Amino acid sequence: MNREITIRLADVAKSFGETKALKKCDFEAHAGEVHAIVGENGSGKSTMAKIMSGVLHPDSGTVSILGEKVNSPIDAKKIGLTTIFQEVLVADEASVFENLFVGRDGVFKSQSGGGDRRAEANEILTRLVGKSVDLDQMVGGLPLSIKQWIVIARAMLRRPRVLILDESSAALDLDSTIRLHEEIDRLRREGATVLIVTHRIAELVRIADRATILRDGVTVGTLQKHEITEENLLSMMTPPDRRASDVKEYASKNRAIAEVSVMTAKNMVAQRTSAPFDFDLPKGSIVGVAGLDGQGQDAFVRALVGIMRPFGGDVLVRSAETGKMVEIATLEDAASAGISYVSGDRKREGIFPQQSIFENLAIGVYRKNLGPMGIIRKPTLKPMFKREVDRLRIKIGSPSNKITSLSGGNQQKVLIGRAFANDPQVIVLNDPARGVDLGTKRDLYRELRAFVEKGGSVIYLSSEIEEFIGFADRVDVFFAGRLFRSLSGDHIAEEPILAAMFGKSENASVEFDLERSA
Ligand SMILES: Nc1ncnc2c1ncn2[C@@H]1O[C@H](COP(=O)(O)OP(=O)(O)OP(=O)(O)O)[C@@H](O)[C@H]1O
Repeated sequence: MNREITIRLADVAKSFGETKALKKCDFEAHAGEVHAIVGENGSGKSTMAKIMSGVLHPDSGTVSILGEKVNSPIDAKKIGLTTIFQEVLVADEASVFENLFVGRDGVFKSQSGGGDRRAEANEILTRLVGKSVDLDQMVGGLPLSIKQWIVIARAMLRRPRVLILDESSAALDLDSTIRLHEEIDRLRREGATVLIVTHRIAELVRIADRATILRDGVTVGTLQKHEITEENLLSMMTPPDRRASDVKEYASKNRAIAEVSVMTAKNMVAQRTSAPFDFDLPKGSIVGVAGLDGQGQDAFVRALVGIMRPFGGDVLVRSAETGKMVEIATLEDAASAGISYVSGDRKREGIFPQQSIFENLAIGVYRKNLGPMGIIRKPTLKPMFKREVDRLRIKIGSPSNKITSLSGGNQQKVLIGRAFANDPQVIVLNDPARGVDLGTKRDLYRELRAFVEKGGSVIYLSSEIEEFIGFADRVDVFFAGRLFRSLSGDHIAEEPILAAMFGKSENASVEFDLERSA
């Protein structure tokens, strides 16, 4: 293996006002390796990625990338470092081709003359997306998943010597993640250094050659491939006083599923042309919802909470007061029937960026706590706020700071706290653990398990199969726009879930090899 050191950070520190994002960060990466950077939300990973990319300057310490100092993103680009940040950055009013080559010389000339660049762009997009994409269409009208691929393809087309992916796969489904891994592997074989910042442990176990762990702004160590396990990562990421003793205490105990339905959907049509199906949520259970991108599961959960109308069918929920089933047609119906919703797409349907952390968490309970003349009774909300911040270990400064001052994962925790704060009877979560660290995921599972033990009910959509195993009481897998198969008991395992995701019969083995990108 090529052992040339391509990145070296020594004793790097960086503060934002009072917040010490990095206190003592030491790091080394080689050519030809995939190196994961792991740590709790707010431990300093993005800050580290931004320093390496020249976006931020360290307060002290030294940084060397391919033997050079990087003072700006332009410097970084010149020496062959490319970063894919968490946000999907595309120009909506430009074509796919222009987006792919933006900032590169002669883009317009080569577009009119056809040529190698178009062929190259076609080839990489087809590999990444899994089908060809029209290079001349405007990006604005494309779905978010294709926009994300354009950002990734743009980085790959630069043939970087160092590529940093900061949570770039957080929203990708399994099939897409495998295609991304193949591209990463290609770069590794060409001798590039690939750094991945991710909370998806199954993913990094599969692909990383080494992993460096940050805790509270300090590098605590680097694991070799054979040492990268969930338990090792968790124990290095988490301070000793917070390590859970019984890690699976949230587990589904193979409980009998109750007969009483708290929510049902009849003759549901999730996508315009798909077949109708029925769904029920038994009281006191956790039902997982799975599917590859675009199979109708996302539309389904959004219809359940009234964010969008389904193409057919009705959603009913049992009223906590009367015991009768009532219809859900809007988000307001859902809220007044005691249904809370947590979206993983916090930018589009979650946070109020101009509001404080306190307001973002407490917003749903405002109405119930209005005093005379509509004034918010803040003191009555404070204990609730503190309870949610403590139990989800949300890392905040002052509650009155804007929510956007928090790290991505901590913003997501605020949304989860909001769902619990509403004191709901049903919580519907749509890929809630995106960008949330491993310790917090476990805390979330534990809280949800406690919630159903007390009679609540949960619908949990995830793009990561691993999330369901040992946690969900039932997993409903979507394929071709409809609920394709419900799995329970021992069938809640990787193989049967995967088979159903690909629309295969229960006993068929899945053709592609999960390890092929390792
Ligand atoms: N521009 C900024 N202004 C103020 N504080 C900031 C800023 N950027 C980061 N921080 C703070 O620095 C700390 C480290 O944040 P960073 O985004 O590096 O964490 P992270 O490990 O990437 O977290 P996550 O896993 O949630 O993305 C956090 O406490 C965060 O609130």
